[in-house]
Amino acid sequence: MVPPLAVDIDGTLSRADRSIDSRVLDVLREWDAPVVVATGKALPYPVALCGFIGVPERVVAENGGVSYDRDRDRLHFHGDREAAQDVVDEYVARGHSLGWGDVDLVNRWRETEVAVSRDQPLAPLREIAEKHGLHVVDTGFAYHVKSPGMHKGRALESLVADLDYAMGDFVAVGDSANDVELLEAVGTGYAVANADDDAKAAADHVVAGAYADGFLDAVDAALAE
Ligand SMILES: O=C(O)COP(=O)(O)O
Ligand SMILES: [Mg+2]
Repeated sequence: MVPPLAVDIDGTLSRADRSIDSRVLDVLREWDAPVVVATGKALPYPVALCGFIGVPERVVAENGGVSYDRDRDRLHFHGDREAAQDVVDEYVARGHSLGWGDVDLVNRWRETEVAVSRDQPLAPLREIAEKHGLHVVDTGFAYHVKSPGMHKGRALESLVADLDYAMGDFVAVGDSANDVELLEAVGTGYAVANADDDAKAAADHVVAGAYADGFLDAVDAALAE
């Protein structure tokens, strides 16, 4: 039986430069069970990716802040942007910047957290977030200011509640700290070879391949189980 699949985007379906490796598109399109795209990106990105791939729009966005299932007509929010905004407002007041330029499309459609460029200093961001009771997760592509209880694992649960599957039926593939709870929550978690130490520790298996090679290794292994 083909297991339902939850998959991260950046670092897992993408190359290091965030471009999607085209080999993954048909694998996802032909996957014979539900696919959930689970990402730190804002909602429009995974929704568009599902549309372009040709799979039902069933996504976790913003590191678990938002979940959406088009077939079930369900949109859930699991986080609070205002709390994260207070943190970055204080960060900017201290003379730092979010690092995305004046036209910030990274945060424009973001509803439950705020992302800061990794070329900005992390230590003061963490310090301010902690003071506000929030967390900063480093995805390897951005720093995300979010509430500690908001993660991809919890958001996947909100989608799975409407499917004829259990969390333990799912296979997940990811590469970074924002995938930890997802990798732990599913039946079998795979980390790609480029994954950070947190994701590798949370996964049941670390595959040999990096980036999309690793995703393809993981789905081969999942189908062989
Ligand atoms: O947007 C990010 O920072 C990371 O995105 P990802 O969860 O798809 O890897
Ligand atoms: Mg990733």
